[in-house]
Amino acid sequence: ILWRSPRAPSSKALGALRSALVRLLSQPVVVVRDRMTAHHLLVRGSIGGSFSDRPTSTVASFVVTGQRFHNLNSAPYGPLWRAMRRNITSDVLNPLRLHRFRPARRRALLGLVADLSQQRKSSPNGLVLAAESIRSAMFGLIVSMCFGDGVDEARIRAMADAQNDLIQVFPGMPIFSKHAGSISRIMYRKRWNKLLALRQKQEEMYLPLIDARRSRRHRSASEPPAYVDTLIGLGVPVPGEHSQVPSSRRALKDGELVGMCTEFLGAGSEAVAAELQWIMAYIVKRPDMQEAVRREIDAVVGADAEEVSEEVLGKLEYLNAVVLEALRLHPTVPSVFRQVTESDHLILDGRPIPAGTVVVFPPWSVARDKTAWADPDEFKPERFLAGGGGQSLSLLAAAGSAGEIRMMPFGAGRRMCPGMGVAVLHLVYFMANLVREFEWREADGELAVDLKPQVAFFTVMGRPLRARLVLRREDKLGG
Ligand code: HEM
Repeated sequence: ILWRSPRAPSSKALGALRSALVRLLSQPVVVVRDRMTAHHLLVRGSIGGSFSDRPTSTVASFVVTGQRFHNLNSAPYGPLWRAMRRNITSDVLNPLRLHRFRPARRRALLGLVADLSQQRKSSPNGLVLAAESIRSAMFGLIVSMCFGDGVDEARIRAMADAQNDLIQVFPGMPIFSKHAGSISRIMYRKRWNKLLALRQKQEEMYLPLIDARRSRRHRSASEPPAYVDTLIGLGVPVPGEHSQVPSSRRALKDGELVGMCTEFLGAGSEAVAAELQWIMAYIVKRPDMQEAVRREIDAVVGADAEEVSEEVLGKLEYLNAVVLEALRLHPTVPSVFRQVTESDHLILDGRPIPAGTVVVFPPWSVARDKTAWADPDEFKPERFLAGGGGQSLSLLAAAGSAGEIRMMPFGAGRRMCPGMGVAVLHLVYFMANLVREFEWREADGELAVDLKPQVAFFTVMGRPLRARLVLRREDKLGG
């Protein structure tokens, strides 16, 4: 489907001027719903290139700095992106090193269970607003991974609020893109000032934390490195004077560090928190499934064990299948984007697609393809068990490494989400322990679980998750 994205002006007085601006900003867009084409483009690339560029970013850090400071998401495919990507995947998100953050995960779990228990006790029928508790637990955990342990509660809350404010203003960001920079800043002065204020607030919160890490002399051997430590030590390539071939390396500037930490906190917490809510929503809606998950846990975890430890998570086949099925049916990132470059020479359905065209791949449409799944609209974890159709399908294989794409909640190809491993670990670990600690029952009427999605920056539950909880293990984690 090829069209130009229209955005109607919202005020009569500025209508004409806005329309001109919108025309200037609008780019041709192609939506690819066919999974074979998606595989071809995302994994194998286009005829002429790697097809790994994204459209010009509208993330705050990039926009506010006049497009000087990139993060991973905004960086064009090339040496800078490669250096940033290698840094994050070789250390802090390296699946073989994730065990170093085990104490942080455990602390986050204890905090979450205590919070839910407290809410349960203070409500007459055990009702909790799980959505908010899950979000703040996931945010606190990712802060530890980013800045190390010891960031105080009040600051974490302030950082979470600022992150939330940024997500709220995000939809209005495209008007400040490269082509319309200064004129849109005048026309939308209030919005621009709000953005500047938010960015300044973030700098005020993050820079002291970054400086504190920078000035530390020693790190004890048992302490995991924080993401920001790896960024402080990172040398990124400086493009050569006459070509893009790097001639030397430089350290990241403070503003770049702030932008990259913001990206890590946002990407690492919101999408995971939203997905965990979808998973727990099905746990509430389907008591049979909840019981099956619990039986499986009880079979491998002793009654006296304090928690479902990370060592046993791999044995919980049904529980893992529930997580995969939630990722398939409710991918929390609504769209994967690429932009055609001059060198891509992209041809679709026999037609050449001009450079600059934005290509959108909606993960939900690939995952509901009847040629990939039986009953694609049904929530059926069994499909991921032996003999169930998606049998022994790893997420990587499902996203194209096996020669086709069957689901792509984490995207696909070179720009695929580098946080997939840690995200799945967080989902499985928290879900297992929440099911073991509490019985999750549905609330009544307006407070019941509603599986209708709300598509915004992330695809979240339209009605935030609430449930009635019954404590299963008095005096244990949530006692
Ligand atoms: C359930 C949780 C998550 C989902 C559904 C998700 C989904 C995605 C998707 C769809 C993309 C775009 C991929 C593409 O263009 O092909 C992406 C990119 C990215 N994600 Fe995630 N993500 C999750 C968790 C995380 C976590 C935990 C982190 C880090 C701590 C993270 C960091 C990133 C980064 C840095 C990128 C940009 C990568 C690049 O451009 O090279 N994500 N994610």
